[in-house]
Amino acid sequence: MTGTSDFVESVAASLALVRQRRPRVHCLMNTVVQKFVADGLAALGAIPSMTSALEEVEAFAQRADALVVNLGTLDEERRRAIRLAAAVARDADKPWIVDPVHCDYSPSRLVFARELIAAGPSVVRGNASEMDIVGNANGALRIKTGAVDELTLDLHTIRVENGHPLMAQVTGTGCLSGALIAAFMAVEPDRLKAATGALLTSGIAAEIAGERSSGPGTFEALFRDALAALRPEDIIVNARISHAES
Ligand SMILES: Nc1ncnc2c1ncn2[C@@H]1O[C@H](COP(=O)(O)OP(=O)(O)O)[C@@H](O)[C@H]1O
Ligand SMILES: Cc1ncsc1CCOP(=O)(O)O
Ligand SMILES: [Mg+2]
Repeated sequence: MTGTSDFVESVAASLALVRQRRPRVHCLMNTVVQKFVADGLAALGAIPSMTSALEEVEAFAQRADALVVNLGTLDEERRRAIRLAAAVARDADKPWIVDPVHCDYSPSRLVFARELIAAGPSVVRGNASEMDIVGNANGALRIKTGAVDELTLDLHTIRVENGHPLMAQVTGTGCLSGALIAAFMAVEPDRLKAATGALLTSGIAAEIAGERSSGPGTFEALFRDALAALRPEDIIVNARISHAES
């Protein structure tokens, strides 16, 4: 990796690429946050699709530029849809991300998360409890989000400090971060750079929204506005990241 400021500049350029190329992101998303995630992707400039219908999911995954697999509100039919879409992404070498939502609550969900990770996703993203239990990332970029996001790939660890505490009071900010990472991976082949770009975009937009809002309700709307308005130069000026090599 080159110096941090060169890295941030190139990450900021990936935001411009998302806006220009408008990647299609197929989301196998829990039923609680589907609208929040679709709206967040649209605000960024990406094009979301959301179906989990067994007869359609392969065609949608085939036509998408990236896939996000989120394990919330999991049932047998959703598992089958996820297996079908993940196989398409893997066979077509498309970027895909696994978000092992609440795998720390349910042994069977944990087994399924590990099955998917064994299939070789580009990224695994979860909160601290999920990432601490899920185990080996099988070569995927490991992302543990929280007050500080920690991204680990091979010997590199990047910490993204941007964000706002109100994010933890809006259901779906973690789910949306996975979808934004997928959108950035669709335009930036270096997944560490892509994921850093997505988390900086979301964290800086949240800081702007947090300053203007009076609580979680107004924050949610202002966060979407800030995502839509964020410019690459806002990333360059406001990024707070560090890099360590072990
Ligand atoms: N206290 C906090 N301060 C700043 N950002 C936060 C805080 N808590 C969570 N975030 C951000 O909110 C998003 C969701 O993170 P997290 O709460 O870890 O995921 P989940 O919603 O899956 O539990 C991430 O983008 C993370 O950076
Ligand atoms: C993302 C999210 N956050 C709070 S509930 C929810 C949906 C998760 O579904 P499940 O309760 O099946 O884990
Ligand atoms: Mg949370």
